Amino acid sequence: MSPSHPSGQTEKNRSTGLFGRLRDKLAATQRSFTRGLSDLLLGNRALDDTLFEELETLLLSADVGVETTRHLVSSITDQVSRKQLKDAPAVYGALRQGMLAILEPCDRRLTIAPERPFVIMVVGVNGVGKTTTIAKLANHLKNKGLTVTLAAADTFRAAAIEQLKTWAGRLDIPVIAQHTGADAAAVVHDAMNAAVARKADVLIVDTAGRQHTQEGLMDELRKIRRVINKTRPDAPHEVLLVLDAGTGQNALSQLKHFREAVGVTGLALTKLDGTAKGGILLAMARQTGLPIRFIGVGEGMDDLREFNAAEYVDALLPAP
Ligand SMILES: Nc1nc2c(ncn2[C@@H]2O[C@H](COP(=O)(O)OP(=O)(O)OP(=O)(O)O)[C@@H](O)[C@H]2O)c(=O)[nH]1
Repeated sequence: MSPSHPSGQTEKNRSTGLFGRLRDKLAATQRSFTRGLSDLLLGNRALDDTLFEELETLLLSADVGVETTRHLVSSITDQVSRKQLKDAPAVYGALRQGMLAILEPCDRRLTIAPERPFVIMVVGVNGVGKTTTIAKLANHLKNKGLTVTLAAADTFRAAAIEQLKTWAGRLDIPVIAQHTGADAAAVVHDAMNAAVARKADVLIVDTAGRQHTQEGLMDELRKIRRVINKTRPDAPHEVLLVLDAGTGQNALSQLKHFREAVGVTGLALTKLDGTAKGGILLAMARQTGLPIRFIGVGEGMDDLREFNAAEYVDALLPAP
């Protein structure tokens, strides 16, 4: 293969640079999906029904989902019957293009617009990695030279406020909090005023991931959104939904609920390092079209990456 790659990366970068590192992080998906694809498409296999059945099985096992898998495979088999693809490496190329076409529309970075404070409301069910993602995001923004304030509006779960305070302490970032059980909307009201008074660049609002009932949770989130909006009519500027990639297709049903209640504008997919379901991003992208802002690939502060479609596809696919 020539040293230059369709995505503009050199072969060296693919194995040792950004691609290499993301590949390492996606170890579980690599072990099953990527290795399986390598056996299937990088040898001298004939383009027969068995190959396409195995391709379908591999895509499904990586949680690409039934509809998206069908879309990808039927586009490839159509090209094969039109004699546009003659061998397995050509199918590899078509698969890469098909994946890129799905993911690229969702490759839209979170840009911090000039409005101050830029308000990011973070939502998601308990345990998905919401608090950790907020800490990583705050660190990411701080490293860009922005001043960040946090609002501890998950007043339902006892440890949530302490957890956020601990992160804020480590990052040397102010956090606006009250006690467990306090009115979340009141915390957000205080935080909005504090962020304005401090001239903070960004306010990140942590919210509850659980209430006594699902409807109770959605009501609270709607109320928080209204309080933010009352102080700044253009805010929140981003409603970021955090989803655990390991929950696979279930993440899609979570998205539906949050989207209906508070109008999600961006996604963060966490725990991609610990799951073989790295294909869920394709199902997400095709079914929702929402921007995938970040991916979480570990517990460290630097393990939140801005999503890049080409980088992700090349980390999923075996190196040709
Ligand atoms: N391996 C891995 N672990 C992660 C990632 N993101 C978060 N975690 C871990 O997931 C666990 C839950 O994270 P939290 O941030 O506490 O989750 P939460 O959504 O705030 O959940 P609650 O605190 O229960 O509301 C923690 O042990 C995190 O370290 C990730 O990208 N990869």
